[in-house]
Amino acid sequence: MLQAISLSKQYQSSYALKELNLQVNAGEICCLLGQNGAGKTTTINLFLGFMAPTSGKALINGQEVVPGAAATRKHVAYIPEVVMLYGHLTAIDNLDYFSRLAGFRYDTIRLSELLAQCGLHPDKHRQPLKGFSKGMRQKVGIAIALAKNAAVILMDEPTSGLDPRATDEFTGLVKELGQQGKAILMATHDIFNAVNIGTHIGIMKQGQLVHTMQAGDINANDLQQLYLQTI
Ligand SMILES: Nc1ncnc2c1ncn2[C@@H]1O[C@H](COP(=O)(O)OP(=O)(O)OP(=O)(O)O)[C@@H](O)[C@H]1O
Repeated sequence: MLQAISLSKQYQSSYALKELNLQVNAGEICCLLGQNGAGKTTTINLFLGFMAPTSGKALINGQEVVPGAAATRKHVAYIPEVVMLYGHLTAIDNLDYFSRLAGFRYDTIRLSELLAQCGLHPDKHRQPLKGFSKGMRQKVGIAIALAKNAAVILMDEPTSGLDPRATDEFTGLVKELGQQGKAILMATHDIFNAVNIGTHIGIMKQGQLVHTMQAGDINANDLQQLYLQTI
């Protein structure tokens, strides 16, 4: 579970994030929408412990996130816009390397199973990543999140630049992760995807969360109208 309590981040006189109160429970997928500079990445970075808040708290499974401390990081998997992997290593070797970094060791059969579960064709498992498309890299990124067995998954614009088919495959995987009980927070600019994938949706503006709703309560057209009226 992921919780922000009056979470704020201030730079000089301006707030990147102001008094954020948010909770994402196990099995929930919360999609954060908002213009460039609205505070989405700041929110994610605070949960990752990449920076310290000016005030308030970011909690993961009830534990406060402290930058540099490993206590909460082990419960978190992060899928950025571009998953950073080693291009000269194969998909299996990348997965093995990052799983070991997180303290997990799997045999080759299990690593291959995890990649297949994330939709990566077996022909690709032993190929170096430098020849992979963005969608294929995202699949390896999700496999790493699965291997780490993290309770919380943070994603920052993970579908930007993916074609519709790759986006659809990615969406299916993320929904499955939600059904498995992960708590997922995703920053996105894709309104249609937010309605499709999210259980909850938030709209941010100038560092504040100004609307929250259950995804089932709104369709993509109405959400787009609300978004345009808000920003
Ligand atoms: N190191 C920094 N120093 C000063 N201001 C910063 C710094 N980092 C971020 N900001 C400001 O904080 C605000 C929120 O930025 P953030 O990256 O969280 O927005 P975002 O919603 O993720 O935007 P995008 O959709 O473009 O990724 C912006 O106004 C940004 O300029």
